[in-house]
Amino acid sequence: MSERWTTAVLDTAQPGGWAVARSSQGFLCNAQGVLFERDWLRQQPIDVLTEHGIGHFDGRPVYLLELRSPDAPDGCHWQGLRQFMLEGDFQVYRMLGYAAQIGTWAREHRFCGSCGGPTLQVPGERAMHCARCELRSYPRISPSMIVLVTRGDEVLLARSPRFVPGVYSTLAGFAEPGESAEDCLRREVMEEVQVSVRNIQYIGSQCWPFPHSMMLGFHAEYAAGEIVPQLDEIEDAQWFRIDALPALPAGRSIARHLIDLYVGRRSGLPEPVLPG
Ligand SMILES: NC(=O)C1=CN([C@@H]2O[C@H](COP(=O)(O)OP(=O)(O)OC[C@H]3O[C@@H](n4cnc5c(N)ncnc54)[C@H](O)[C@@H]3O)[C@@H](O)[C@H]2O)C=CC1
Ligand SMILES: [Mg+2]
Ligand SMILES: [Zn+2]
Repeated sequence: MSERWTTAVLDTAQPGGWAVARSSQGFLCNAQGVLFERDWLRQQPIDVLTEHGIGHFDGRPVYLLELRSPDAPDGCHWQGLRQFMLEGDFQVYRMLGYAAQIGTWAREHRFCGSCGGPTLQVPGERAMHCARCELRSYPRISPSMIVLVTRGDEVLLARSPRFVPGVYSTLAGFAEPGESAEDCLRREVMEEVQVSVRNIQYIGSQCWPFPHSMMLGFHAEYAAGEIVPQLDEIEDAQWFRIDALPALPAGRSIARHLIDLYVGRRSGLPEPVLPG
């Protein structure tokens, strides 16, 4: 099956194609959706900070217009990336997730981090270049570890104060310089709940464009320790039996996949497939 969405570095000097527009309020939408005729959109009263050619949707070029202000043309409104993750066409979400990461990176790399000079797009490559000191800056990706800790028919789930009320999820955290994914996993589990784990098994990965995480997903078995939730970070953490689970994260998240996969395996149900 051919992919509906593929990334590419396109020349913004070329006319035509589709455009998606992003502001601090999310992506511009109208009744037809999120893809606009680019030549039309560029004539609207919108304030473009930067433009990048990002790929092809159904074979047609797509450009990102990263806007300075969230003034929307008549008949248009804004929709946040999370809403696209939660519902609707997954290929559209993939495209917008990529657009969001490129937009965030382009916005944050208009000036060189080394010498402070202005940067320009490198033709044919996803990079910003400083003519003054030759530094190249590439899109930022933050490796993050996520793990379902299990103990027979029980799973360890926790709540951050930032979660929707009632929802419990797997433990997660950003990798630090100098650690492997497994080191990070052991450190995060120890920091967040003071439990040690064994038999770490890699399950799969997922791009998580909020704003630029690459989630590395694992299962791990409980080894030792009583749950002690980390102050401020973890509001509550508990062992839940797989037949008495709380409200869980969104269906398309790797957190949910790790839980559904374990429950499926323990219960002899068909194994779910990680959306990706
Ligand atoms: N797709 C999924 O199913 C899930 C994704 N996530 C994502 O995993 C990532 C990590 O999870 P958290 O528990 O929030 O991380 P965490 O446990 O490391 O704590 C977050 C803290 O890390 C620091 N931080 C922020 N950005 C960082 C970076 N790029 N590198 C190093 N430290 C940074 C900040 O102090 C922040 O308050 C987040 O992006 C989160 O959205 C988390 C759970 C589920
Ligand atoms: Mg965490
Ligand atoms: Zn420079």
